[in-house]
Amino acid sequence: MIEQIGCVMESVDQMVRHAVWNAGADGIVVGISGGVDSAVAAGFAARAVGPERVVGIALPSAVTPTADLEDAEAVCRHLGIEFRVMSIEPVIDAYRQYPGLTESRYVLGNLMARTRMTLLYAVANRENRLVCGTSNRTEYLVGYSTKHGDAAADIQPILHLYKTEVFEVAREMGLPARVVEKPPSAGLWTGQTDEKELGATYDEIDAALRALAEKDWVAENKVEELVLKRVRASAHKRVAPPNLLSTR
Ligand SMILES: Nc1ncnc2c1ncn2[C@@H]1O[C@H](COP(=O)(O)OP(=O)(O)OC[C@H]2O[C@@H]([n+]3cccc(C(=O)O)c3)[C@H](O)[C@@H]2O)[C@@H](O)[C@H]1O
Ligand SMILES: Nc1ncnc2c1ncn2[C@@H]1O[C@H](COP(=O)(O)OP(=O)(O)OP(=O)(O)O)[C@@H](O)[C@H]1O
Ligand SMILES: [Mg+2]
Repeated sequence: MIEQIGCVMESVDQMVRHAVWNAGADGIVVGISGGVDSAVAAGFAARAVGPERVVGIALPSAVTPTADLEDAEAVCRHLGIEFRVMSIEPVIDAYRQYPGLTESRYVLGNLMARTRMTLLYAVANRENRLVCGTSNRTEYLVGYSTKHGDAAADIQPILHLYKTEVFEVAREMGLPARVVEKPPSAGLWTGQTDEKELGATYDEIDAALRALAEKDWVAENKVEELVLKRVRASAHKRVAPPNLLSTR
């Protein structure tokens, strides 16, 4: 796996460097949650353009555990990138002024993801940076992300990696043990975990995605059925919005 990962890193480096150079950007900004995806994505970004050109921003909400904030700082320290904190609470508070808008944790959670996106883009605008995405292949395929929220970015250094591979790369990078070992969570409400919400473990989901890709997306067991349902339902997140221009 080491050689294989080394090989992937080479091409990720080139892709990231090319994107930054092509955009005439001075650097990269990435939301650092204290989770493994943002840690690995930031690691690739730092490796590609140098840690001094990358800034990691923690964007805590009222439900963000203190431990996650500490882990976010530890990730930035480990990678040698600048660490900043920008609370999203003042913005979320403003949304609370709209009657009923923030009552559902589902709606509120997606608002949080989109609020983080707008702040990262504001920093990118101000400092001539590109926004680094943190989506992996698994969440991209099953649509486990907020459309125009955490899914929105200028570069996607880990989009080719299944979640189980992200963990392997995280260990290769020597990222803090707490970051690699914690259960993946979108952190949009207290107690949320990816595997609970998705209804299967990442080991099961990745095995199902690999199997489905090999047999032309025909499901043969319960997990494959569940995964295929999510892949189908989220197709709109992976294509341009329905329009007449692309059909003419
Ligand atoms: N067929 C279709 N064609 C075109 N557009 C369609 C559509 N169906 C829905 N839409 C649009 O998409 C919207 C629904 O998509 P979206 O707003 O994304 O919402 P949705 O996919 O329903 O929810 C997002 C999911 O991702 C999870 N998440 C979010 C953020 C971060 C993470 C993480 O892992 O960190 C996970 C979150 O917990 C939740 O399960 C609809 O309101 C509608 O506007
Ligand atoms: N509190 C936060 N501060 C900064 N960025 C955040 C925060 N919460 C979410 N994000 C951004 O949204 C992205 C999507 O969250 P997601 O949970 O999928 O990734 P992760 O937290 O890096 O890893 P994991 O999936 O293992 O929890 C994060 O990678 C990060 O860029
Ligand atoms: Mg997370």
